[in-house]
Amino acid sequence: MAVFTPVTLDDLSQWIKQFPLGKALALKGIASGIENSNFFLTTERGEYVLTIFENLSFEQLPFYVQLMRHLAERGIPVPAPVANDAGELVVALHGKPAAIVSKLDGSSQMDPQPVHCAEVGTILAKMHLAGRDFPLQQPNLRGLDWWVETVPKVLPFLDAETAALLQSELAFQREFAAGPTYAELERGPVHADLFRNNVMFVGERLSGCFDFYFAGWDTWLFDLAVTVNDWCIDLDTGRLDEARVVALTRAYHAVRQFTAADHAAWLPMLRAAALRFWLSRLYDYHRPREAEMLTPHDPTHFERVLRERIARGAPNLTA
Ligand SMILES: Nc1ncnc2c1ncn2[C@@H]1O[C@H](COP(=O)(O)OP(=O)(O)O)[C@@H](O)[C@H]1O
Ligand SMILES: N[C@@H](CCOP(=O)(O)O)C(=O)O
Repeated sequence: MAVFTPVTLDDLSQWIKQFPLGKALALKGIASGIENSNFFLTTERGEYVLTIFENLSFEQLPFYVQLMRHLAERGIPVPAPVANDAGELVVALHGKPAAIVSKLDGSSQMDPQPVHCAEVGTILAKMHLAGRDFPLQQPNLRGLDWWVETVPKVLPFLDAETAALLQSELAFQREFAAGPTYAELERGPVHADLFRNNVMFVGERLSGCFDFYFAGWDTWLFDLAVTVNDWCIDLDTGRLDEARVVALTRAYHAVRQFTAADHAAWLPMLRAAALRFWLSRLYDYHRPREAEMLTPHDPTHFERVLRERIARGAPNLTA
């Protein structure tokens, strides 16, 4: 992540006392990511990640941190939030909400092979099932309502042909979301941003997934589509790689079987997932926020992905 809110070790010397972590020994801003301010934090008790939330409010945050705790308690390898002496998981730092979570082992696999995709498919399905009894509800804040609100804000920056594509895809998604197939899809708390850079591997074994701050209540299939659109494509063309799609979706299906509605909605959801990230990248690109170390993501990548899905479709869910 970029650093929007700078923090020094000095700033932490008093603040850290409310956590059972001893003294803060080292703090290092993390350059990757685009949403929050993140730091690797070394304390007398070990290695952690400190996040200052730039957009999410104190009211919205319990959903994310409680979801991480819920999943961790059910054996899903996700960062565990650390509570302060009052039992709070989110506390103010420089006037903004902040949390400390455990640091995961491993590193990102940015050149995934079918074996890695299978690991991701398995963990995603397990996460969906483990979320079934999660008691809190919060919508996906980057879902259809946000698309409807945001498309007009980016249209002035686009040429006529690109603007027409954005508008027609939004119209297609609104119609699909109002129909019977979409209504039948199973739903629950989903990660909604399980990209390569949000999963850790030690060798070929998945050691954890993180960055739950786009999570929300949505269809499980949308979450799968977001994941496939990143893990199973050629990054230059946006084209799906069948071997990786099959590995990921088969592994998912082995844990949570696809329904008839899933099969029918697969291509529309791949398109929805492409639209979601095209739009957020357009918005971030044309309306950037002030930040140190911020590298905006390229919106044209997901425009290509969307054009690919429309033109070429996708392999069936379980080939
Ligand atoms: N719990 C964690 N354990 C290990 N590394 C982490 C953890 N959380 C974040 N990171 C590191 O910080 C980077 C940025 O975090 P991320 O959550 O993607 O930022 P953002 O909130 O901006 O999306 C990640 O790419 C990863 O290297
Ligand atoms: N994955 C999204 C945006 C969020 O970035 P992250 O670094 O927080 O995962 C994208 O690629 O646009």
